[in-house]
Amino acid sequence: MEKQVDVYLLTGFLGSGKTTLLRKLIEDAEGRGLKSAVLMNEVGDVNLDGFAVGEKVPMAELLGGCICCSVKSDVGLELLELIRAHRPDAVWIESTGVAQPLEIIDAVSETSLYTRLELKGVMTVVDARHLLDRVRIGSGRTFKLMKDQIRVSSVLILNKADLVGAAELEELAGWLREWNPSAAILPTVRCDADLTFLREPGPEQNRSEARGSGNGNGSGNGGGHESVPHEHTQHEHGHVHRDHEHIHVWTHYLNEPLDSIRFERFLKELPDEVYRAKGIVTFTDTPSRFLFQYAYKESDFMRITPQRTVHDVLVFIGEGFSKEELLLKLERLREVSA
Ligand SMILES: Nc1nc2c(ncn2[C@@H]2O[C@H](COP(=O)(O)OP(=O)(O)OP(=O)(O)O)[C@@H](O)[C@H]2O)c(=O)[nH]1
Repeated sequence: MEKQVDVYLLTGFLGSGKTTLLRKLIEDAEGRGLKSAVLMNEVGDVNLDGFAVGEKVPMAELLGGCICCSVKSDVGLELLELIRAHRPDAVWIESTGVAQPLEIIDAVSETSLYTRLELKGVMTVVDARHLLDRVRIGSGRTFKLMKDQIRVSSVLILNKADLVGAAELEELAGWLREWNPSAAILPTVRCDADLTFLREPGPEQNRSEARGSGNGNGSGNGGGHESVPHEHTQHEHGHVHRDHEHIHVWTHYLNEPLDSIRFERFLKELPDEVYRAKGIVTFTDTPSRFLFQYAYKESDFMRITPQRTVHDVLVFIGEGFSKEELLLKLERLREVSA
């Protein structure tokens, strides 16, 4: 009989830490002798997260649209092909930071008609500091989208705990419990969670023990390996889509290297309307190329050695930012870099 493939959905707002979590999950699965495959979706038309994951793991990419809308019909197809081509034990689906998980859950359930798979869980990564700011504002489409991603989750990774105080973290855990009383809540830094909740309960372990085992701090109430309740798949697409179409992406290719100090300053001064930026850059002052990440006012750089041809590129994602303004700043940056 065909072996069953366990499918997990990773969701969470832009830059919350999904790829960071994905790397840990793949490593954990590898440690258990399980083969992973990844279905990756990005709103932009370049897959930069692929670099962060590494090139050993089979990966299918859905680019240029949000997984839950424009490319939704491809999700099932890609998933099926990925499974048939690589026979993995687990497939991790990383959705864009603006996806409504219900659509993807729908597509995955549909695929289970064609191959033996089970949607084992929906993991939502929450950026603690970002959510706190949204709670303080108390309204808005991004806040609503974040709450929707939290509500369908079976495991909530309350990430970037290093960027808020202990009392704030406690407050956030309270909000998460209120919006989703049945999910486990795992506060983390760099998604460093105890992943034992992914293991099926062994013969010596009863189900209730396994449910609580992923927590580590006592604030969650388990359920990480449970299937997503079926009623989650009932919804109207038109209604769902409106929630994230306010998010825009701008992809800009670079033809020459930049000055690293000035580029870092450029990132620091990005307008509030840019929630997320990432890309590949070459600098005038060092021979390496870098994958950079910018999420909610913080940036970091990772040295990369691409095995295939990749272009220097910048991707900006946000709400109502001016491309012209960014272009102007980049041109000034180029002039001083040249
Ligand atoms: N300070 C801090 N930064 C973190 C933490 N976790 C992740 N980051 C950083 O946040 C940035 C975004 O992380 P990713 O894992 O790429 O986020 P993502 O959700 O995959 O992003 P998108 O796919 O663009 O939505 C990176 O620069 C990470 O290094 C954390 O716990 N604390």
